[in-house]
Amino acid sequence: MLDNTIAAVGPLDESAMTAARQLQARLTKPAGSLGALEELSVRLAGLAGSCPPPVPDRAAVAIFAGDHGVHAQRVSPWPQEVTGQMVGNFLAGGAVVNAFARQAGASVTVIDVGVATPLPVADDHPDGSGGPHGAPEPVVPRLVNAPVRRGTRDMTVTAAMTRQEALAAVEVGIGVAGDLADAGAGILLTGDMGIANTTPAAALIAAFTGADAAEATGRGTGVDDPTYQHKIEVVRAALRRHEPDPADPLGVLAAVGGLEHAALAGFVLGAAARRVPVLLDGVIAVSAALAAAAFAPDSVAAMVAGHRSAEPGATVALRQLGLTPLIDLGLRLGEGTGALLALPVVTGAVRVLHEVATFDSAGVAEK
Ligand SMILES: Cc1cc2ncn([C@H]3O[C@H](COP(=O)(O)O)[C@@H](O)[C@H]3O)c2cc1C
Ligand SMILES: O=C(O)c1cccnc1
Repeated sequence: MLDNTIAAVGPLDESAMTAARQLQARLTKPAGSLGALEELSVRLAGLAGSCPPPVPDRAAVAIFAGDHGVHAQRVSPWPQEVTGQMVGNFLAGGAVVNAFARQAGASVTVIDVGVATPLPVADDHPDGSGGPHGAPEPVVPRLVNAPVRRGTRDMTVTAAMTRQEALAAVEVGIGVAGDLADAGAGILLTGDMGIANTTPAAALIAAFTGADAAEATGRGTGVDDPTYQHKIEVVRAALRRHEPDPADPLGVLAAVGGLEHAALAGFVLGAAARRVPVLLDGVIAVSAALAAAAFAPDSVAAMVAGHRSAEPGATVALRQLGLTPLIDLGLRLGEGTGALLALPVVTGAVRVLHEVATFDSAGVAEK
């Protein structure tokens, strides 16, 4: 499945991109006045192979949840049970990601790829008639049970996963992207939940970019100075132990990744293979995107960076991917929140190609 998906990832369609550039030049606005949105619209035309490309409607956020053996090294101030408890919160519609998904009209799918504790999924799961405060729920949050193992192993002691486990997690992500695309999603958004998951994200970013552990590591949920220094040493120790080879992305994911990182890498590849744009959230998403790019360099063409996470590693990863984030609000939450906030920017970029009049059609004089 992974090999077939990688083989299906192809380059942008140059003729659709040329058509989009020519159309942009005829629209009733000064050339270039929509800044980054213009090049984004051209790229999405190239991805779809048509001009204009379809408006990216029926947005779907997929929140991959997993736990981390490296949590035992005290790299996060939060107890591991919070991962499963937040999955319960996502399904009840009470998390920040749910509020933003309702605002954006996006569906929410939560995928358990390896939560360590039993999920507190309520019997009175909402029926779609309303969110927690009477807000409309466009689609009831859905749970997909696909645990590969109940949390990774501690990467400072041994590989976080076997190659088989990492591959299984990647294939869960590919499958979710395919299912959402089959259900009509015009754009896929990445989400994550996993206490301690900024530590493997930092290790992945260091492994794929060659950045020093200190550059790739951030404070995550907000660790204090001594814990931050310790977290950098934990990332450094894991890299020293495994010496992951960036040319072997499955090996890197297995050694120092997480189940949700591996699944997100597959999700990005699955979107790219289906030529559906994938809107990346924060540091966990971009660390997984580096793995996707290592598997299939052309997959970067399908990626849109939703925002610049406050985590320093996100900027290191975005630079390597050659992606400029759409918004920069100092967010450091994850869940898919930054991607959801950026969604109207992406939709707007495409809507322009569908709806804006040309100088000819509107009878507006040119300069
Ligand atoms: C209540 C709560 C909700 C969250 N939603 C996302 N995260 C984010 O924080 C975690 C990563 O940070 P670290 O590596 O420092 O543990 C991940 O679960 C991520 O999704 C949350 C964290 C907490 C505590
Ligand atoms: O950028 C993110 O996605 C992020 C940052 C801090 C904690 N959790 C997630």
